Amino acid sequence: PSDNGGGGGRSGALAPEPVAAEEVQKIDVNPPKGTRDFPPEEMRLRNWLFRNFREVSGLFGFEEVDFPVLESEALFVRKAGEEIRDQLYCFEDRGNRRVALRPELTPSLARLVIQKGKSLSLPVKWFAVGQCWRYERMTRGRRREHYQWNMDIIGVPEVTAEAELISSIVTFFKRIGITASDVGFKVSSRKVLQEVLSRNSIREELFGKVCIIIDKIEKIPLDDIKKELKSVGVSTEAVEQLLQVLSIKSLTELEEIVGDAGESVAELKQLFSLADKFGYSEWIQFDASIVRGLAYYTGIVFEGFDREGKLRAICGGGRYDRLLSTFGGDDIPACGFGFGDAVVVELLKEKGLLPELSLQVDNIVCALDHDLQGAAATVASILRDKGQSVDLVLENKPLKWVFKRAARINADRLILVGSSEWQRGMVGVKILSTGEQREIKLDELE
Ligand SMILES: Nc1ccc(Br)nc1
Repeated sequence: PSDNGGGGGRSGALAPEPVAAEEVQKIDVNPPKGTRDFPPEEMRLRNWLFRNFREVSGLFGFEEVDFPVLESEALFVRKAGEEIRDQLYCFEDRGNRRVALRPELTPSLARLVIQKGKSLSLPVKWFAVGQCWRYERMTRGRRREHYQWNMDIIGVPEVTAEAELISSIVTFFKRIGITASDVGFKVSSRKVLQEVLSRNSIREELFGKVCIIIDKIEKIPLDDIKKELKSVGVSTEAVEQLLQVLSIKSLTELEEIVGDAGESVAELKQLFSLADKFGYSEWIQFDASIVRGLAYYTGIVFEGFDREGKLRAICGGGRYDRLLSTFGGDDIPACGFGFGDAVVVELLKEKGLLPELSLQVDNIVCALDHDLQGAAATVASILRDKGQSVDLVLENKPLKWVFKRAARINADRLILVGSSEWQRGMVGVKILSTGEQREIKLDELE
């Protein structure tokens, strides 16, 4: 048939009907704003990072859990003025339900613990690695998703739980080559603030709000902090006392100011003593200004920081003894941390510690002519059944192309399936690192 005039460019053969122009809808091949693709190289780094998250969690006897990325909005509706609330990625679904892409994992974990109720034997030690979301005006050009590693201990009121969690993060850092000279943990307790508020007879329910305002102390002018504190009902006197305790530089000084009446000093002392026993004293320091930006923390709080001060907090966590009861669950003590997948990669880049990760296969298998493609498939299956990875050449390609691909995928061996060898039940094997080449019987291939 003659060229069907469809402009298909392939005259002679029966050219397929050209796609009508209106059917082609050129899409944006980039991911949505604030989100990332993970092409192979980035995915290898992510898998390496997550493998270390999981292996450390396993070293500490934690079990992995997961939850839907989509949760009821109610799980995150806290009225303490948190940024995480202001940036909630929430919407109404087709069933008119208010839902949200989770901004953090802790509320989901608390929900599952309550759901499981009495069937759980405490303490519960769970970890999760999950994608978390925020909806932020892109004016700041920041990401809208990241992956968080969380470890949580539910049912242990003792500071041993916080000490164990910090130990797990130190273990993780050491595994990826980060040392105490690169990173430290600032540790404090919200009970210090709580003691100041109760001494000034400020209502308990203001506690979360006050902490969220104070958490902004490095980000907005001090006068605005004072104004916001007063606007929620904190007296001038109490504001001054709060700001004073935030500037305390040591546990000794803290004890002098708050006395050992409150349990905050005792708990912090115990944490530092346990840190010594765990062997990570050089990693942690008391810093009264650490508050963290989540309303539900009630006690010890901590955050990992880079000692060069170039990066945002690497991770953070603390005790949240009231969260489960605010969800209608029993009054069960809990503590945990979140560790994002982005800042730690910036840190590794800074320190020249990014791991060399490349695709690697044991074998590339190639038929030397088209009618041996089936034989090549048989060889590939034999090797794969023995646990050997195989890149099977799926088309008739010149050897030059095969060698180029073998180098690109870092194949250890090239298995050539040729007609004469195949007749004799043999295949050609070339060790690509040495160039050594020999024939091997099919049933001796391993
Ligand atoms: N909470 C949250 C979620 C997503 C990103 Br990116 N950062 C923080």
